[in-house]
Amino acid sequence: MALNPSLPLQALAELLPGLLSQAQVLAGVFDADDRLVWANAAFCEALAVVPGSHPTWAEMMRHCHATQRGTVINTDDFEAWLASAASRRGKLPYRQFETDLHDGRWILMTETVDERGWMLCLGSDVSDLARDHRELRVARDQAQRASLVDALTGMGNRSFVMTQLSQRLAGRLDTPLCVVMADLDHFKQINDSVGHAGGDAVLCDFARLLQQGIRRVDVCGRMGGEEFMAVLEGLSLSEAEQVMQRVLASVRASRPLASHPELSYRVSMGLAQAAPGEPAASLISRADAALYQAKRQGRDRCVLA
Ligand SMILES: Nc1nc2c(ncn2[C@@H]2O[C@H](COP(=O)(O)OP(=O)(O)OP(=O)(O)O)[C@@H](O)[C@H]2O)c(=O)[nH]1
Repeated sequence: MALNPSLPLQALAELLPGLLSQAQVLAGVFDADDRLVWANAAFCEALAVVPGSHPTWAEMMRHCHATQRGTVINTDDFEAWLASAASRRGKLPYRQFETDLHDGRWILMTETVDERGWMLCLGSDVSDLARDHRELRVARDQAQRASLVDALTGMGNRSFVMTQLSQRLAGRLDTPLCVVMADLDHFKQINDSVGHAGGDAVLCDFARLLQQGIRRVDVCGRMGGEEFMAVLEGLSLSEAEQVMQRVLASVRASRPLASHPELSYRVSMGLAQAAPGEPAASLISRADAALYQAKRQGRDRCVLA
């Protein structure tokens, strides 16, 4: 049969689902809300997904953990594992890692994410390949992951969020990009009144609310102490401000400690939009200056640079 070098895109689009359905390779597509919109039989079988169903990635992982099928999840605190993994999932345009399944297979999984947050997952069975160095490779993947995670909150750490910011500043064309610096108010007093462990729980509460308040394509992380940073791409300054006002409202409503049901806390924020060609350091320093203004103006607010 002669090769048709100029197969029209539409013909290719008609061919691909059939080919992918039969493929031994695991293939699945997640939308920007991390819901599985399409998967082939190999993917459904390996990850214990009912064919034709559309669970979110979190629901898939919950199912794997509860039924001990599909992906092996080694943790004694599943909810913390899920929150931590979700906060870093889909933030890189491409990544690959090896993962094991309850049936004993090893899968080399790749994730390709487009600028809207849609993700293509392709996985190959590598059970019989390069067994010798698998432990080493898995340990390397774990160490790489740990170096980007804040141990207390499970969200990304300074290094993670700074790398994300630099990559996004370098890669963007005309898309607006905003940086938020957030700092808990009078946090020393919270530590003094409920103890260090109580203070830790408040930090985790804010990490969760910040994470919940932003979209999957955005990133946030803990810079250290009681300071956090978020990077919002594709939103104007006023849209980013609205997002943060909602986060501040959720903070005001939160009562993070069951042992101190009356305890609430507040957060101050500084928000800056990147000027064309502006380096990360200058952008952060403008957001920091706005945060300082927020503190001076009475805290519990978001000030625009
Ligand atoms: N529980 C807990 N406390 C921390 C952690 N890291 C830093 N802190 C405490 O956070 C407090 C920060 O205090 P300050 O920098 O004085 O700021 P603040 O009391 O929040 O006051 P403003 O920022 O001006 O509103 C210090 O008491 C630190 O010990 C942590 O991981 N856990």
